[in-house]
Amino acid sequence: MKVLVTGGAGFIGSHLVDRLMKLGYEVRVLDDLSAGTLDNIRHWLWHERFEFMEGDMRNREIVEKAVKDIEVVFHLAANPEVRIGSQSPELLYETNVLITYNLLEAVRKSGVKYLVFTSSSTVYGDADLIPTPEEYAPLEPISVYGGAKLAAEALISGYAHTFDFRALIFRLANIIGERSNHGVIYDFINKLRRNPGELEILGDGTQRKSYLHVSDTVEGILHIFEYFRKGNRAVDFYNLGNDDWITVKEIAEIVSEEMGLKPAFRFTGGVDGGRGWKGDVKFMRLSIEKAKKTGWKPKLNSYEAVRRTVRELLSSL
Ligand SMILES: O=c1ccn([C@@H]2O[C@H](COP(=O)(O)OP(=O)(O)O[C@H]3O[C@H](CO)[C@H](O)[C@H](O)[C@H]3O)[C@@H](O)[C@H]2O)c(=O)[nH]1
Repeated sequence: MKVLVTGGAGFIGSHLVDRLMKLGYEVRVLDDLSAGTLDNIRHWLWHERFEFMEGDMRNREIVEKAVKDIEVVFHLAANPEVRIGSQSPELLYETNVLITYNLLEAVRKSGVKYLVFTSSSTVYGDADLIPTPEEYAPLEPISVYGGAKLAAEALISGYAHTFDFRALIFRLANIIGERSNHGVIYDFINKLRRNPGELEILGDGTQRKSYLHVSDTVEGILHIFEYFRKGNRAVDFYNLGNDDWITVKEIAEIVSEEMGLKPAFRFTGGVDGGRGWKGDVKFMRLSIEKAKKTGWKPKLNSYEAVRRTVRELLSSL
């Protein structure tokens, strides 16, 4: 079976590629190398079952070429940054919504049977029900990023019901681990390397979220995909996260401890009641009961995933 992984040179994508290759699939990766790097997939480049296509999914022709002869598409290509600043709304729209539309147009004209999409917990916005289940409503994202993910989900659902393919949508908590090159742990390590005496923490440090290690994430995606294939739903949604959660201040403590440092913490105070930035969801923990009913469960809790990630990132420096 031939599968396409968009964003397969990226953080989560490359770990998914590792697993798919080990399972014996024929794997094609489409990546523009904007956030991902060839280093993440270098070990597969000359493998006979592996094919790399460098290309920007805003270009329809490239996407059409990429889905040729493909049975399953894992759509992970995305701009992962929630923080507006370096990312303009237009860029977020193009790299999350437009590329998904281009993919769907290519998929409906091809023989693709399954589309697996990595959406995000940010579609729930400031949910007043925690842990938040998949059926939580109304979905009211508070960031442009979350809005773009929700728009992509909606397009996928509409296309899958209209055209002849099935779609599986994952709403991911904060995914961390080796090869991640953005996010709170990565930022803290870099800030401490620049200044071991003081650590700037965005917001008030009480932001509390659920973190899932990338190894548990990839296992969840593939396990639930097999479960979904045996069923008959055209579209289904699964949260992937952890049963526990951890504050940004606790993450700062673990990073400092693992680096053997005792920095002074300087909180910026943040915006809108201690958020790191406008649109930062302050409290996020997803209900993972639906995923667990399929037989999957995380091996590492949020604290263990954070500690493991710090060690992995430090050893790769
Ligand atoms: O230098 C920093 C960086 C982050 N934070 C804080 O740490 C928390 C986590 O921030 P990250 O940047 O690690 O992650 P986000 O919650 O913004 O987003 C991540 O998780 C989301 C899903 O939950 C998305 O899918 C997204 O792509 C992914 O990056 C935030 O509350 C933020 O305010 C800091 O205090 N200092």
